[in-house]
Amino acid sequence: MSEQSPVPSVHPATPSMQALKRVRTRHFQAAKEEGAPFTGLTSYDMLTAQIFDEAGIDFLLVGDSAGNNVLGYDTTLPVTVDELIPLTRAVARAVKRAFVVADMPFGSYENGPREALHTAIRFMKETGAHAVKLEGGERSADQIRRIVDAGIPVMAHIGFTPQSEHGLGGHLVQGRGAGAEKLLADARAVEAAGAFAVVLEMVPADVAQRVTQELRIPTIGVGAGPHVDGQLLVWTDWAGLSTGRIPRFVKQYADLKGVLSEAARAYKEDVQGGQFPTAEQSF
Ligand SMILES: Nc1nc(=O)c2c([nH]1)NC[C@@H]1CN(c3ccc(C(=O)N[C@@H](CCC(=O)O)C(=O)O)cc3)CN21
Ligand SMILES: CC(C)C(=O)C(=O)O
Ligand SMILES: [Mg+2]
Repeated sequence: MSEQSPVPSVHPATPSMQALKRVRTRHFQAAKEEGAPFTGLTSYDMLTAQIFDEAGIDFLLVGDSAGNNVLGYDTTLPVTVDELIPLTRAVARAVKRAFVVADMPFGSYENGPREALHTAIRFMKETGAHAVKLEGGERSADQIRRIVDAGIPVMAHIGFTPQSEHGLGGHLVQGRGAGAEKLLADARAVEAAGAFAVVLEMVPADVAQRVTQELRIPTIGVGAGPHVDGQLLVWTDWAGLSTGRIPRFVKQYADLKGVLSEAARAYKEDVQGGQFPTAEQSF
């Protein structure tokens, strides 16, 4: 970690988020204003959280994508608050610098602002996360406002929202053609409701650019092209560990599936062939 300025000012300038001891909501805003893109990954456990934090990833989302990537469901729909809380706690405990966001699962906020605040308070009280995230633009604005009023930062999520995959008719790009106006209305609604940032998932690059220019708060792209303020990817997609269909917007930075499967085969061969354990691994 780089040295902090010896003379802290009242409104610390953030020439680079990298120099920060701890990332906070105002630093996302500052990064947007400076045109310095920030980076996020999902994380569901202590080991990856520690690795990503030390590598300087700015924020970690404990996504309900844990449903697919940890719990073995086909969608995020069955995921519960009780399932996400221990994972979120593990991630929050592991980080020193990264900002940790708890994803509110399907069925934990749609009933209204009261239910949404109840869920958000559970995550903040029981996990050590720094913010919550929920899906939906105009339809979730009242929920966002209530949570923000309680002093809890909210990351919004519009465009393709996986919890409404069936309502949207599949994993489809959102905001194409006439849909661009709806996307902009959703973006304006979450900003007005007090969200500190908004995730744009599977949105055409030109539409994401327009949203990014119009909004004061930072935009975070997941399959939204380069003209956004920050990027986010599901870590198992990014590291080549996911077993399902990998979306076209993902760039795979490692082949962990290959590495682990080769290691497993080598281990089995060694055991069968008497090459493990040897005297060196014995007492
Ligand atoms: N960020 C993210 N959101 C998801 O919903 C998601 C992931 N990642 N990764 C794991 C799975 C796999 N999912 C997906 C999502 C989209 C496509 C996909 O290929 N979509 C088309 C878009 C078609 C269109 O509307 O034009 C594509 O070409 O990317 C595949 C798998 C859903 N899951
Ligand atoms: C894909 C991101 C935005 C998400 O909501 C998740 O991983 O659950
Ligand atoms: Mg999610």
